[in-house]
Amino acid sequence: MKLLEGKTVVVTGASTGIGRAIAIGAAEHGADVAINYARDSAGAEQCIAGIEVHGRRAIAIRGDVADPATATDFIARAVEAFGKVDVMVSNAGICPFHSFLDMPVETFERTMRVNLHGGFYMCQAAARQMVKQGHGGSIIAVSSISALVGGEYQTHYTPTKAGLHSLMQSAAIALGRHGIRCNSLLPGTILTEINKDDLADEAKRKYMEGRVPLGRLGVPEDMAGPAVFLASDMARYVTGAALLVDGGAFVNLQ
Ligand SMILES: NC(=O)C1=CN([C@@H]2O[C@H](COP(=O)(O)OP(=O)(O)OC[C@H]3O[C@@H](n4cnc5c(N)ncnc54)[C@H](OP(=O)(O)O)[C@@H]3O)[C@@H](O)[C@H]2O)C=CC1
Ligand SMILES: C[C@H](O)[C@@H]1OC(=O)[C@H](O)[C@@H]1O
Repeated sequence: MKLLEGKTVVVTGASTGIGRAIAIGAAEHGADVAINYARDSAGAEQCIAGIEVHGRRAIAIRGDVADPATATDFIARAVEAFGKVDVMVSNAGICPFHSFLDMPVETFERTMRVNLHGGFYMCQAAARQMVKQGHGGSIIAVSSISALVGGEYQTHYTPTKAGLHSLMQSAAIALGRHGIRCNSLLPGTILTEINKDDLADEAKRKYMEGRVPLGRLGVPEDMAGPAVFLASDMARYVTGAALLVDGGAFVNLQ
């Protein structure tokens, strides 16, 4: 069964990793897809090819989500190409691991601007378009298990993920009257570029794997099904919720 037939889905940070897997997963379920990315044009092309393989239309638009103008441009160009926006997946993010006591101001501020400010501008721009269209929609912020638990080298990052979850809770209230649902997706540890260096440390990787009751770290494709579900009418009464997709890591105290 195709869950997103006839819908337009927009995904930020989709040149690789979780965003790319969600964009292709949406196409597999019948959606046309517009993707945003920052630098990796070759990766964006691969994502476009992965969407088109499913017979769906795709466009890639380059832009830094930290700049508010990127969000208005992205939505305008998605509407120009496909006529509407039904689903926003705000996924773009960075996690430059760093110790707390000597965190450079620029590292803290850039992480906040990309992850939290960027998520705010993108969700707001999509919501404005959905309100104008008048037939509801679904907004998904890619938050993290890190919204719920800390990380020694993530003191600048985990607040952005908690902030995105909080943004979805408040936006769910602000937008419910328009039939727009707002939810957050909370991935656990997923093998992507963002943690390649961190998990190159064999001991750390083994430790992280050992925390997962399902016995392995995640892969980007593990996020596609949960995102498609939240995007689809199967989740028509789900708003303000957080869907944790972590192989059970969070509940594994002992
Ligand atoms: N991997 C994990 O374990 C987890 C990841 N997450 C979250 O999932 C999201 C995706 O992460 P993941 O796939 O792992 O990471 P990747 O590093 O693999 O991909 C990040 C994507 O975001 C894009 N991006 C980065 N900065 C910007 C920017 N300023 N403007 C626009 N696009 C940007 C990148 O584009 P480009 O390559 O073109 O620069 C790329 O497409 C992030 O928000 C992350 O915090 C949450 C929990 C766990
Ligand atoms: C980048 C990390 O590996 C990843 O990011 C998250 O949000 C997860 O909690 C992991 O720590």
